[in-house]
Amino acid sequence: MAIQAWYMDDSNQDQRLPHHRNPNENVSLDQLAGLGVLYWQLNPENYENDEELNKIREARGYSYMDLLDLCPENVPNYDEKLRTFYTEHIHADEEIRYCLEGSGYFDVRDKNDRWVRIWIKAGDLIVLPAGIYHRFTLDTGNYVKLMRLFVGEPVWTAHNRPQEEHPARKEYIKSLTEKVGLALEAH
Ligand SMILES: CSCCC(=O)C(=O)O
Ligand SMILES: [Fe+2]
Repeated sequence: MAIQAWYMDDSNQDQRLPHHRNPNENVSLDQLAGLGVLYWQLNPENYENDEELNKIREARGYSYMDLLDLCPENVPNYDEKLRTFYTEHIHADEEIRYCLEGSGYFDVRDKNDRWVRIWIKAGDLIVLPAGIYHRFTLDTGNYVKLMRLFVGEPVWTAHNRPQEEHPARKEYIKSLTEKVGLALEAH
C-alpha cells in the first residue's frame, strides 16, 4: 500500500493521534508532488544491500547516510528532541528520511498554509524540499527507526517559522509558482 496523507483537523488533542478531518480529506501522491514532496516505496528488510536504494542515492547525490533510532535509550535529550521535531521549521536543504521500522507523521504545509499529515511506515522513503514548512511527530506506536540521507556533509539546522526572507524559503515559493504555471500550460 502506498503512503497515506490527509488534511489535519484543528483540534488540540495529542499530536500522536491521526487528526483526520470529518469527513476525511485525503491527499494524493500527485498533490504531494505538487508541493515538491517525493516518495518511494522500498523493501526495508533489505536496506543494507538494496539496489533500488543505491540507484536513488546515486541519482540524487545522497552520499551521506546515518540511522536514527528514535527511542529514549538511544537518543540524548529525547523529550526535547521530540519537541524540536514538532516545532514548525524549514531547512536550507532537502530533508530525506527512509523509514526502516515503526512509523510516524511528517506534517507539511500546503500552498494555502494548511497542514497535510503524511504517515510514514517501514519501507517509505520521502524527500521534503528545501524551504517547505514542516514538523515531525511519533504516532501512538511511539517508535520509529529512520535512515537520514544528505548530499555531502550534513547540515541539520532547523530554522523555525517565520522564515519568509530565508533564501531557501523564497526559492521554494518560486518553485511552487512555476509548478502552477506548468500545470496551466498543460491545459
Ligand atoms: C525525526 S526526523 C524529522 C524531524 C525533522 O524535521 C528534522 O530532523 O529536521
Ligand atoms: Fe526538519
